[in-house]
Amino acid sequence: MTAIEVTDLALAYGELKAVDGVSFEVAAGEFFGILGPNGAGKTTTLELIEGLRRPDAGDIRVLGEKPWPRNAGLLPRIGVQLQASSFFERLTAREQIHTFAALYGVGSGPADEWLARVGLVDKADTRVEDLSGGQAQRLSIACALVHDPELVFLDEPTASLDPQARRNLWDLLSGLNDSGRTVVLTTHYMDEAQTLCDRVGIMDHGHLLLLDTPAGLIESHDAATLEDVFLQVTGREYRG
Ligand SMILES: Nc1ncnc2c1ncn2[C@@H]1O[C@H](COP(=O)(O)OP(=O)(O)OP(=O)(O)O)[C@@H](O)[C@H]1O
Repeated sequence: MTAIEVTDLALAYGELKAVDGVSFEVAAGEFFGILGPNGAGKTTTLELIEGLRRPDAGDIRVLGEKPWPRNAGLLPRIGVQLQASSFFERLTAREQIHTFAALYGVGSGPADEWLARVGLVDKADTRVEDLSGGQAQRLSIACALVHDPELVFLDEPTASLDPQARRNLWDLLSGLNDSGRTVVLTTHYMDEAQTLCDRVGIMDHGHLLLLDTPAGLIESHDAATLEDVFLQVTGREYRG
């Protein structure tokens, strides 16, 4: 079964073609990574698939449905990690995730469980604005998963995490995928993509340049690591 089908997707911000003719499919149960330098169009692509933006052109199917216009039937089936800045203000970590759980009609049991799974029991009574960057990030991931969605979107989930939290999160994310969920993430960490992803797409300047398994990309580019492939195809100059 296909979880995501994207065909000739395009979105421009004024003159800037952020996403320009992107097509790919993600199979149900797949762990899929989108890689690319700053400004490549990764976040915009995710937001289009999540139904947060309207494409200029192209077709998107998520779990067989169109995400735009806003599709209320899809929302309980997908989990979207929001930026920590979109937390409800002045709530504690526990109140935050309980609020998310309530919005999805989920009980407080799963909310407390998720707080524990991302290692935030000690911070349950801390207000969200007093969490560290990494703690806030882990809370945002727990909030995205509290309703047990079958398809999960994570935008740079391990950015600003320490090595301990990163490795713990890798275990958690592979666990999610082992239990059958489809996971789509963006990352700047090539070791993360190589470890977690079944397939990765490399984007730059709004285009999808390559799409294959990490091992397939390394082999076809005669490279030692995924990072070598990435630098071969996207170059070394600063972006965005
Ligand atoms: N709301 C917006 N209005 C105008 N331009 C935008 C907007 N959002 C993104 N852009 C531009 O569109 C391009 C693609 O941005 P996008 O955030 O999708 O890239 P990205 O690959 O996620 O980058 P990063 O790795 O830095 O997060 C960039 O040039 C960015 O400056």
